[in-house]
This record gives sequence, structure tokens and C-alpha cells, in this order.
Amino acid sequence: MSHGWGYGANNGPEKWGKDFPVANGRRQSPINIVPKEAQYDSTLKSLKLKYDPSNAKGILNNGHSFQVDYEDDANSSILTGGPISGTYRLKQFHFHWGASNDRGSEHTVNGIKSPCELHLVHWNTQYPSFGEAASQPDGLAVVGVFLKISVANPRLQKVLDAFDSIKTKGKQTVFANFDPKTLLPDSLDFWTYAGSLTTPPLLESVSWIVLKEPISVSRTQMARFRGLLFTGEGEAPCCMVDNYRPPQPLKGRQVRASFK
Ligand SMILES: CCCCNCC(=O)NCCc1ccc(S(N)(=O)=O)cc1
Ligand SMILES: [Zn+2]
Repeated sequence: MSHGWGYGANNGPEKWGKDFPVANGRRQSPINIVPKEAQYDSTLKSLKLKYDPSNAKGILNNGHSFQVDYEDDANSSILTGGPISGTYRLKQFHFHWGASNDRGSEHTVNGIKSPCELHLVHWNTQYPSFGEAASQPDGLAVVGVFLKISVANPRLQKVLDAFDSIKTKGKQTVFANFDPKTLLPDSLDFWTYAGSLTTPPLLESVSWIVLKEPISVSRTQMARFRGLLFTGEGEAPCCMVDNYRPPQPLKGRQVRASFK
């Protein structure tokens, strides 16, 4: 795909398999979560997230989404517990969203899409770097959080206020002193399954941890996500919307629940 992957008709999820054959693999993400078919696993530990706000570095429009990058050369912002063993370091968080509020999330629950989904990306400190970890079956752990339309979420404000500085692909700006823990819901109840990156290179290295409880976002706040552009400065503008991969075949995988 010389024109690079994306979410359009010519380079979107249905075309990714050409350049990334693992797209048709046995542990692809996202998936549709069917709560009634998830097995409660009492041996799952509670999730422990310890983040240092001063590790926040910058916010970047990468042409597919925007991401907030964290300093990851020490165990200061880490994920432990849940389905994982050992310590995983926060690398970045980003979102996926739709052109309208009826779609946008990657995971679905009983086939229902949410308007937006937050991903907090962590890598296993057993490996020397994110890049190394990303090629290992237990290399990454991503916490997924659904956003649902409700009252405005004040915790999103700082992220939204940076959008004017990163409107086009490749733009980035300093983003300091932000605790992603403030983006999490009250309950850390989760579903978990073995999956992959949901964008190319679609590496099958992710322990997915999808929280049951959503956080809120208002219609007005969602509209601001849609003001970002997939395109670079000076190119014909294309709104950054519908940057989600649809659910992939479960292929016999089990989804476990941390709650009854
Ligand atoms: C510019 C060099 C970057 C090297 N990065 C190489 C690489 O593997 N990047 C993958 C980054 C990624 C993609 C998808 C998710 S998701 N949506 O599954 O949470 C999380 C993280
Ligand atoms: Zn993602």
C-alpha cells in the first residue's frame, strides 16, 4: 500500500491485510464483547495504575489519531495487577472516535458501539523498549475505556485545549503535568482477552483490559475531536473521524471478566 494505511475507502481496515497479513491472524483486535459469554475469573488481580503526571511529554497529531506521550525510561508511570504479571510502563494514550455519536469505538459490547474509546498503552519492562515489547506475545497491555455521551467531562478539557496546536498531521506541542488516572471511571472492573494492536502493524502482542464503566463526554466535546485533521498543513483538509477498526473474529478466544 504505497499510499500508506488509513481509514479511507482505499486504505482502510478492509485493505490492511495486503501490507499486514497478520490482519487475518488468530488474535486480532478489537472484538465484540458479549458479557454473558465472558467467564468470571476470581484469580484476576485488581488493576493497579500508578502514574506520575510529570512524565507527560507532548501531544501529537500522528495522522491517524492524536496521542499524549509519556517519559518511559523509569518505572514511574506503571500498570500492574489485572491479568498481567510484572510491570508495564505507560508509553502513550490516544483515542478512536466516529463522525457521529452512533459509532467510533473499536470494541463493542453486545454489538453496541460507543462514540469514542480511550487507549492507554503500556509495555512490559521485561523487554528493553516499547519497540521490542511490541513484537512479543506478552509485550503490551492496553487499557480501553469507553466514552459515552453525557455531561461534559472536565477531565478532558486540557486535552481538548491542545487541539488548536495539533490540528494537522505531524503537528505536536508540549503537554506537561497530566495524570491520565483522572480519565478513568470510578470502577476498574474489566474484561480481558489476548489481542493485537488495532492499527498497523497489527502486532499480536496486546493483553487487552477493557473497563466496563464508561467515562462521560459531551456532544460539544466530541465535536471538537472531529475538528482535527488526518491531513497535513497545506493539503486538502480531511476531518479526523471514523478512525476505528471494526470488531474482528474471536477465533476461539476466551474473554474473562474481573467481576461477577
Ligand atoms: C514512528 C515510530 C513509531 C514506532 N511504533 C511502532 C509501533 O508498533 N507502533 C504501534 C503503536 C500503536 C498502535 C496501535 C495501538 S492500539 N490502538 O491497539 O492501542 C497502540 C500503539
Ligand atoms: Zn488505539
